[in-house]
Amino acid sequence: MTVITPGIDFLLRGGFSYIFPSVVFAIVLNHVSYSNGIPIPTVALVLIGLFATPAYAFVRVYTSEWKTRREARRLGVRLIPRVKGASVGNLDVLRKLMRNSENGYPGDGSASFIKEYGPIVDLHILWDYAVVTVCPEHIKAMLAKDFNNFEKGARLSSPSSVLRSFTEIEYLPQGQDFRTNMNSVLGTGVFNSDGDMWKFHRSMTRPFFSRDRISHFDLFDRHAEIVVQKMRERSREGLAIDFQDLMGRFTLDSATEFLFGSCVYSLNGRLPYPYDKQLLHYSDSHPSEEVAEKFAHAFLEAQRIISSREQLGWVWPLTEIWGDKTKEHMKVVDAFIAPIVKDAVKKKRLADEEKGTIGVAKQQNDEVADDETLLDHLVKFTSDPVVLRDEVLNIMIAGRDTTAATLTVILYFLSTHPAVFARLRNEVIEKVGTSRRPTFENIREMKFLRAVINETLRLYPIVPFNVRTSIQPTVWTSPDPTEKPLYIPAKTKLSYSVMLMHRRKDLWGPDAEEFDPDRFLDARLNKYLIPNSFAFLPFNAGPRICLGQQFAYNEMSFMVIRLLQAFDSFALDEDAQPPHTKPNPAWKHDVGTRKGMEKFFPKVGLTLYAHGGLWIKTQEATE
Ligand code: HEM
Repeated sequence: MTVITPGIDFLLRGGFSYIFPSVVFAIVLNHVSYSNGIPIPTVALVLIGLFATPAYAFVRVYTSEWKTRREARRLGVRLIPRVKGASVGNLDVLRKLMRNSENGYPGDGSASFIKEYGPIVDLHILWDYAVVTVCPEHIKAMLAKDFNNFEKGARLSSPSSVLRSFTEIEYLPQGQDFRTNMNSVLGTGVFNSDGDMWKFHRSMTRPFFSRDRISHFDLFDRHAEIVVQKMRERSREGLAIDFQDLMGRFTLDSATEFLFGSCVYSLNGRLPYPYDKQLLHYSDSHPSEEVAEKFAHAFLEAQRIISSREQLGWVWPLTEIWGDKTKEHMKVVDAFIAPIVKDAVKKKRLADEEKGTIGVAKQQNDEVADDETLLDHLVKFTSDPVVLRDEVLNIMIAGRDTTAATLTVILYFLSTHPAVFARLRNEVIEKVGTSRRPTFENIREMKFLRAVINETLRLYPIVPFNVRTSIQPTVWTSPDPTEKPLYIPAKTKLSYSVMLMHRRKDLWGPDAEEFDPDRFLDARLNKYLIPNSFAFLPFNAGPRICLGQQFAYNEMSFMVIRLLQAFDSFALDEDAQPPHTKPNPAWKHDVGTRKGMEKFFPKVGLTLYAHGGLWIKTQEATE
């Protein structure tokens, strides 16, 4: 059993990375001085040792910068425009970004530099590249055209090349990357791997998502019915409901059922009340579902912790000096999943025995029966319990919050745009009626519904910021065709924001900040999106495009249809919102921007969410 916590590991490695070059330098100097008969005083040796590491780092940064400039000159290209901050190492830029991520409107930090320097900018924090781009052509290069030259995992969150040089060369706190932040929860799966490991996971999982399945509609229907019932109950009490919390439960129950066939029934727990009423959580759920309830709670907590690790960046281990905060929660998660995985493996073995295929090498089997869960599908490829557990958890993380948050923002827009609500409700009633269960064909035919979902994903793509790291040096086209192309050095961290790109007026028109689903239906579609499809990327693109895209459209469409059949109005209840989670009143001064219009506080953890929830009041339909 290991007793090294993430924090102690970080300190040991960090300390070692600082001390190692100093000690080596001091020993060599001491040896040389003695062999030449010129002894160096101990104080001088200590001082030299102390400054050896920063001096070494400085030389490394300086030479690497010099090489980069020389290479760019040789290729006849230029460096990415670099922010000139007011303080050393651009610490003021870092402070601005951190302040904004704590309390600001998402993206404002980078947006201010993009406005000043152009759609690709190097924030250059602590002498290290910190590139942000909002150019479709650059995002296309990373995700599709030059896919093999960019990876996800080597996400160096250390903002400093001083530290980075040691992380790579002295193989020290190498772990402060995306994978490490996630590892204690996700292990290794499709969402959290690169290279051959990613290919293995992707090819094993993809067939499961390759077609629409009736069984998924059965389960959406069961859970959607409980959602509607809970909303009716709350409406009859005359109180608001936190729609975000409700959708988190809806997607958790649906996901656990279709992933491993064992629903956690989080919708059966008691729902939170507005902030000035008593807040109750999960307390009076089905006693028979106790293990499942604990799982749901532990899983949400573990997710919350890895999301705060992402927010804290490379220093997160310092908040876990005394222990890995996810450990206890993951014990509960594993206690729930392990027997389910064991059962699935056993079921498969018995079936193989019956068919006489036991011991026959596992083969790629792309056939997926209609009622198969993801786990049933995966055991055809492997019986390794760790691979199986990691993969289902990866899909759960990738698929649950994203869909719940998008549904939340859809409802926000429907609550604040009555004309859109009325038109969408007409479409629902016309195509499906007031009570019938929607079919795949209905959903395919409902063009306005698809436009509402896409417009929501345009303004609030649930993964608003993402990152890749270059493997080899490369050259990107300049956003300004009159200027030279741009040089991208190897191992450069490249952030991209689809959210900021989705709001660019030159790509979407002068009304880019307005919520207007018609832009996906009228002449603007041909003018803006069709000629430039990489300008809209809520699900990413290329070989790593979201595996659950179709599933998500189906699940969200189904839920929205059921809601619009049951209710004929939604309204935000601003009084129910915890006061500290209301949008900052100063935002209103940004007239004509999304930020200035917003009546909820969007925040970004692993994915985007409504700070403090989305509290709405509903009115039951009378038809
Ligand atoms: C509105 C809903 C959703 C949105 C906006 C969304 C968005 C995304 C995005 C942007 C990525 C790329 C992440 C990256 O490479 O850095 C992604 C990947 C992924 N998504 Fe989704 N997603 C949604 C729903 C789902 C659902 C419902 C599932 C499964 C049930 C799912 C499964 C996955 C998986 C497995 C990946 C990893 C693919 C890979 O790396 O090869 N997603 N999603």
